Amino acid sequence: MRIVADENIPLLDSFFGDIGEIHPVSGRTMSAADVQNADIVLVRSVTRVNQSLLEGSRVRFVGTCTIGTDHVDKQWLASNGIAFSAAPGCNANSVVEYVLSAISLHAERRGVADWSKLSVGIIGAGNVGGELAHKLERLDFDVVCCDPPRAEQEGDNGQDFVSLEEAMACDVVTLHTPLVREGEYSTLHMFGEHRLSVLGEHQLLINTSRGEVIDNAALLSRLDEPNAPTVVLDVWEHEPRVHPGLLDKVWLATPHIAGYSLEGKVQGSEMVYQALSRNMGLPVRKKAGQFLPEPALAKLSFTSAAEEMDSANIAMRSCYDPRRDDARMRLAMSLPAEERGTAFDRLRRDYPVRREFSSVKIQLKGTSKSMQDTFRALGFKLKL
Ligand SMILES: NC(=O)c1ccc[n+]([C@@H]2O[C@H](COP(=O)([O-])OP(=O)(O)OC[C@H]3O[C@@H](n4cnc5c(N)ncnc54)[C@H](O)[C@@H]3O)[C@@H](O)[C@H]2O)c1
Ligand SMILES: O=C(O)[C@H](O)[C@H](O)COP(=O)(O)O
Repeated sequence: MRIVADENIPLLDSFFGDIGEIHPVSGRTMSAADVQNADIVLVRSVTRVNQSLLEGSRVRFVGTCTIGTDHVDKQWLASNGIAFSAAPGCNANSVVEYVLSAISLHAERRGVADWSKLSVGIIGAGNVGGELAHKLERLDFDVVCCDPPRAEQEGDNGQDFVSLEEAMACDVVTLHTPLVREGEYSTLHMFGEHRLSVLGEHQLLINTSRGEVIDNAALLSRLDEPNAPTVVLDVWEHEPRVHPGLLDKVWLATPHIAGYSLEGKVQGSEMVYQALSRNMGLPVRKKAGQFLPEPALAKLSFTSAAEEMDSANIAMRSCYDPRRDDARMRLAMSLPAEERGTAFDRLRRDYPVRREFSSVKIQLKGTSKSMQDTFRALGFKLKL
């Protein structure tokens, strides 16, 4: 069995080594010649998987170790009898932690003492948006979700969804839709000139979905106007190229790493390993947990003198501080224009190990019940 795989898929040998002979290649440049004699192709989001890549090959299974599938022509795969699997939800919690960290930094920067006073509008309430809503509600935020496909499917039996306009009136507007290029629920340039003009100075717009959900040229113009919103971008139209000038105008800029916790990446490999094993009638023996190393930061301790929000901020930022990714991104993007695309990919390839909040035990001595609830809601493990 010949497996051609993006070299950036973590634990390729550990998960797939028993199934076939692995040929790692660059995901960004994976070509028809690379996969010509492959039986299995494993990718992440940077490889376009379509007729031009696969026609004439003997590939029978394609797996993407990612949540997003907009890089895959699923219809063509299905009509050519090629099995396909993605990794839904694999890095959802990582994205949620990115968004929570960004909101906490924004609150601090704006002098909002209690971050839960900020209302949050979630656009797209699937694995990421749904988990974000759940955590924010536990943290006492006012949260609304806009998800027309779910609203239509679930009708009166589902949760309460709001209109896009209502979600866009919140203090924080955060995008969690897939990139859908056509149809009733298309999200391509969902945030164009008109919708961007509605967002005001006091608002925070976060995009961790796909770059193309926001018209980047329209965003650049909007950010040149007075009363522009504050913007956090993890994803960019035309990655790995970043719109010149846009980087300077957004508050936090990161190189598509919101889902890059170690747990998220390893779970992506695990889910595709499980799907491939089932597809081939093989037993599923390996688990992501067995490959996760001890975290560098295992424990934090707070006493009764600790303030609730300060402690939560310290804990969150000890695990993950998006400002570090922002600083690395700005440094890399200060290279000459022709080197920036490679630099963007290098930041992602060499991404430092980032562990999720659940990898840290929080010891609380003599602290309030409300403080314990906050840490639990954020996903930390408590040691009382
Ligand atoms: N930046 C990152 O590192 C990163 C990581 C993971 C996922 N993502 C992106 O985030 C997207 C969402 O992830 P997910 O796991 O929540 O996916 P999901 O499929 O579980 O949920 C997406 C939700 O969006 C809704 N939706 C679709 N069209 C919509 C529209 N026009 N308006 C509002 N809602 C709409 C769907 O009904 C669904 O409930 C992925 O498709 C991927 O592109 C990015
Ligand atoms: O869709 C996803 O899962 C994420 O966008 C994922 O983190 C993308 O990472 P990549 O495949 O580009 O390494």
